Amino acid sequence: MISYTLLLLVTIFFGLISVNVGYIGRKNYVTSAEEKMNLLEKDKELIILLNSYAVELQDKINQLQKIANEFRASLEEAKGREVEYLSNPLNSLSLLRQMHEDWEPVEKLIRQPVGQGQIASIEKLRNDLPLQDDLDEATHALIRIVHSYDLEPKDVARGLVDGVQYSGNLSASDCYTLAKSSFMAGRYQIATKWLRLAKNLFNNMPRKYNEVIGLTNIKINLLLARSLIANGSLSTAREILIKDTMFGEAGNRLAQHFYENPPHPTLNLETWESEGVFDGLCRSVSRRQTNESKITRLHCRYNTTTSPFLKLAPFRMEELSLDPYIVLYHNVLNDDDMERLVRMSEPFLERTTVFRVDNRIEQLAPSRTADGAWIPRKDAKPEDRQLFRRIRQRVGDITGLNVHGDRDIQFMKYGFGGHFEPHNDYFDSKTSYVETVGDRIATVLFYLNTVEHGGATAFSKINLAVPTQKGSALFWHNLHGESYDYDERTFHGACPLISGTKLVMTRWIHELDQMFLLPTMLPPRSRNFSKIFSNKT
Ligand SMILES: O=C(O)CCC(=O)C(=O)O
Ligand SMILES: [Fe+2]
Repeated sequence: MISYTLLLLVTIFFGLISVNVGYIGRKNYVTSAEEKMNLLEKDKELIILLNSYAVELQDKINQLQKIANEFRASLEEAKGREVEYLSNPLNSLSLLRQMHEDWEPVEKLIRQPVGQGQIASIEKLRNDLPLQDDLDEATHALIRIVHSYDLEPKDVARGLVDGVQYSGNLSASDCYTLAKSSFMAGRYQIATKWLRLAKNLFNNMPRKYNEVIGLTNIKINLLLARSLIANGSLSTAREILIKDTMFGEAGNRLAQHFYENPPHPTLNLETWESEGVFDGLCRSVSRRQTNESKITRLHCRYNTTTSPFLKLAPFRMEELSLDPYIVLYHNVLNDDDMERLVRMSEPFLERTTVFRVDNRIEQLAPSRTADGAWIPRKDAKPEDRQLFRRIRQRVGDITGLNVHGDRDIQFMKYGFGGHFEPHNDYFDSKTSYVETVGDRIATVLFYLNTVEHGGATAFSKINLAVPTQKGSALFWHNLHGESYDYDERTFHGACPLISGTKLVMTRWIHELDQMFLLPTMLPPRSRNFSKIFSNKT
């Protein structure tokens, strides 16, 4: 009992505060450019091995063919005049000798294994290739992009993503994989679209290639029929199955069977309640070149007032919303600062997880897909600490709030499809962390790079989308200024990233640090928490 309570407390504390514990050692092929490069290198290596195996095999084939031709030559000579041929003592000896002596080495040659070295190397390399989880992550990321940006599979398959033409296209197997996951998630309409594409692409591929890879027309037709039926198109599904030579008339019964046994979604890709609004906001500022005109700016001015320092070095600020107050400060960090932050975080990046209220464990969740690291580390170099002191000072200057210690600072890196489902940054729960420092009164989100496509921060309850801008910091209060009640309008999330990576650093500012600055500290301390546990970061 004691140990369970202890374990629970430890889990809750570390669970809520440092969410990015698990999945140590697993590579992240989605966020890490380095891992993707490694993968490309391995792909090259494997192709070289396959080619060298094929050359070795071809050598052996050539050798065997030469021997066969040689043997055949004597037979050709004897053809039609066998008696005469064999009456010649030279030919008789030759035949006897060959039959007695030559077949054994030939058999030996046939049995000799080919390309063992290459096979062993391929096997070794394969141990280090992406696993099903990795593929799932990439598949779900692409499904998320298609869903959030309302894209058509046929466009995506030929590289046209949200108005941008990328090089490259999807294969029949890629489309089939996307269809399978969509089907498992209960998204039958989109699964149908992926399968129709898979079918077309499949028919354009060499048959032999498809046979080896394992994708078959039957597989595609079966899933297509099931998706169509789940989507209400029983007759079309029936037609497809009957047309398939494998089923013929039995297709009727099969379609009926699928109809009577509808699929149950087994994959949770989680979509949020305000999905429509949030996705719409994400779409409105998805591309960098169109961002400038889309974002609503109320005021753009220099902040020279919150602290005496700003009189000397004012920050250009854009007030994006007055109530709740949300402001974007420009050029808060310089290139050196940002490079240092990236450098010190990279080695410690791990997948961000969320703490689940229901089973109280840290787990990967489709609602949050990024890598994260809590910084600064305990053993950070003095010059790194110095940078955090400067940042702390700057945050204090621009926000006018007390910023104590270097705690609750998270570096995050998103890869393609990486997103953070809308949430509020406050915990609204009674945890030992909240007891110690209070709730997160405000948030400062630093953009450490400019994303070309996707990845904006969107506030769905106030219709605001903010594209990333390198060096800028987005600031907002999570609690109402007067009452200190939670401000639900600060509900926000990170739109799925479409290309490249997105780097941010979040600095949360705490209630209890404002103790001597804000006299009305009592209400939040006495509030009834609506949740005992939370699934926040
Ligand atoms: O990455 C973003 O745009 C938002 C991040 C965020 O909401 C958070 O870290 O709490
Ligand atoms: Fe947040």
